[in-house]
Amino acid sequence: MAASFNPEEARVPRAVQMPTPPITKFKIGLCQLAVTADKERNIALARKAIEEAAQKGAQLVLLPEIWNSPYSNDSFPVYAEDIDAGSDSSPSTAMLSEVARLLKITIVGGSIPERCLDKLYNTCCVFGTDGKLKAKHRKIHLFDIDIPGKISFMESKTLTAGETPTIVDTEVGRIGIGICYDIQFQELAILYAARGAHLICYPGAFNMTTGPLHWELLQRARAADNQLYVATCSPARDAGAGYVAWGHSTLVGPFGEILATTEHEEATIISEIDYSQIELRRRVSK
Ligand SMILES: NC(=O)CC(=O)C(=O)O
Repeated sequence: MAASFNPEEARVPRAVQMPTPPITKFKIGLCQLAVTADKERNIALARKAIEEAAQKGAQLVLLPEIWNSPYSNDSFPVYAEDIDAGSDSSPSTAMLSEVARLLKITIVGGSIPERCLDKLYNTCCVFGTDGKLKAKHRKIHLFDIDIPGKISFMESKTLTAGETPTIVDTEVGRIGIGICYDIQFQELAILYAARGAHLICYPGAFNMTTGPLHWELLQRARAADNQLYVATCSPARDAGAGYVAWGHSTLVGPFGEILATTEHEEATIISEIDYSQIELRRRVSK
């Protein structure tokens, strides 16, 4: 006999205890940057984009995955910085820290290749309004893909996987961090929601094969499943690069709705986050 299914018994309450955010409404800036082989130029460009976003009212700025270096296994060891060894060893994060402090904004600093002892990681740093490093997330799920005739890329050739989820209390709420392929793993987003995240930020560089299929789908799924905000930020597309990024940085609301997005060129999106929408969505769908 088939087991009977009682949806009431199976129902798991989705609304979890969420801390009261320090701010309800604010603007986020997503800086879709044109990344080149010139690291100094990449840093200068990122700084300019952050400053412009702040000028337009952004209190939180998100950068792309691997914004200071080309996205390639040859480049990761060359562009990698020792983040823990201080500002002289990490010009990219020194810039982020300084600009966060001067502009009094929170920065989720995309990701850069990080060198730590004999290992390399794909790492996102979060800076508070005082310029202090609040959190460091090392990409947990490395991106190894081989679709014959389409795309082959093996991050695990050079990078080591991070081991821990990262959730951080900031001046603009509780934020969970994932990097690109981390978005494919719903359990990470569920964990962040269970720990009271208001927003999950995913710096990411999807590609011309998976981008059109999965980029928007996954962001909307993570947001709608967990009834929270999801923000993504990609490098701008460079058709001549070894790895061609999809672009389309996006902000998704807790109903799975796209609040702001862009095409593939260099651009900064400014959009409003309103955390009262989370409570509203959770109330109506309980
Ligand atoms: N680049 C990534 O980490 C992920 C990606 O492009 C994909 O999942 O597709």
